[in-house]
Amino acid sequence: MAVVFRTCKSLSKNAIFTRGISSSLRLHSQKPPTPPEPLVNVDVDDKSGVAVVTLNRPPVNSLNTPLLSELKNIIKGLEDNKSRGMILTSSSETVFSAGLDLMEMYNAPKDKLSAFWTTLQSTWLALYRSSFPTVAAINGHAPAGGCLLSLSCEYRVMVGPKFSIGLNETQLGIVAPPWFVICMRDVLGHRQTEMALTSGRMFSAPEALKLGLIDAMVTNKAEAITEAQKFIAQFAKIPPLARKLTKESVRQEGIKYMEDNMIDDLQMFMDLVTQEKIQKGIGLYLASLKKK
Ligand SMILES: CC/C=C\C/C=C\C/C=C\CC/C=C/CC(=O)SCCNC(=O)CCNC(=O)[C@H](O)C(C)(C)COP(=O)(O)OP(=O)(O)OC[C@H]1O[C@@H](n2cnc3c(N)ncnc32)[C@H](O)[C@@H]1OP(=O)(O)O
Repeated sequence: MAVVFRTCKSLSKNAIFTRGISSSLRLHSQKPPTPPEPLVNVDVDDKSGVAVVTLNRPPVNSLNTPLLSELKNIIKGLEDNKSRGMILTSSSETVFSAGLDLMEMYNAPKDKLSAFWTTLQSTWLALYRSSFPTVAAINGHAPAGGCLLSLSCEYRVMVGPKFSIGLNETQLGIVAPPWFVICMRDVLGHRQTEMALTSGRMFSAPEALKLGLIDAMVTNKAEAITEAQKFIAQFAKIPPLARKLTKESVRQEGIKYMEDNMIDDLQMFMDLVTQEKIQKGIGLYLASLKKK
């Protein structure tokens, strides 16, 4: 595996000022600080051209603006490099992604809230309409936004049986936006989507497999990656342009919805999430998570 590009910026300072006993400022040279870990890692297999993209924001890969931005840049980089496929997974052993970072939506200034949502919209669109085959190797829990990322891929392999997946927004008192609904309907059909979304139900991996929310269940991450590679290998002989145009055609409802409604969708989000009642609910939910 070769690392093609990293999205972290290395720190350039290699010296710090410290205050001594006499309070004078002195310069001490020291080793360059270790650059921060990237929020998303990408490794491309030289032979197959398939990228493993790993969410890396401990403890639960909650999706904040910087992580979403990095993910979007990586997807764009893969597009530019005519990638043969992408496997999305997590560096955590128990959580694929806890969904949207609730801290981004709690008591946030309007400009930050708006930047967060527009970054989510554009990252989702980049993933959903990507020209290359995409597989989610779901190696942990995948609630809400974690489920959305999985549904936006073409194939889902999940480690089971103990992890769960679903769009649980209604349980939090929030509403899954129409493009979340389209993603689930693409996979489950109208009836099952209505049942799952109105109840905000989370499904265990075996339940998800039975329902068709995931395509395969395996027992560990390595197996998930192998299954994902097998899925992508099927397309080796399919002309990429025909594949890309077909995918766009099949997914045109979601693509068109986002292209035509970005501003209205942002407005709906802002109107809903800034309501006092919703803010109170998010606050209580966050407190309950921290109390666990
Ligand atoms: C018609 C209407 C039209 C349009 C509507 C328009 C707009 C709609 C408006 C809004 C829609 C917004 C959509 C939101 C989708 C989302 O993704 S919301 C996020 C939902 N996520 C969850 O419910 C998951 C919550 N987390 C968990 O269940 C567990 O953490 C999990 C099972 C993932 C892992 O469990 P465990 O390993 O035990 O970890 P902890 O629970 O102990 O968590 C560790 C720390 O992480 C913090 N944390 C967890 N999840 C989040 C999160 N999503 N955001 C921020 N922080 C999170 C947790 O508090 C712990 O923090 P601590 O270490 O204690 O400080």
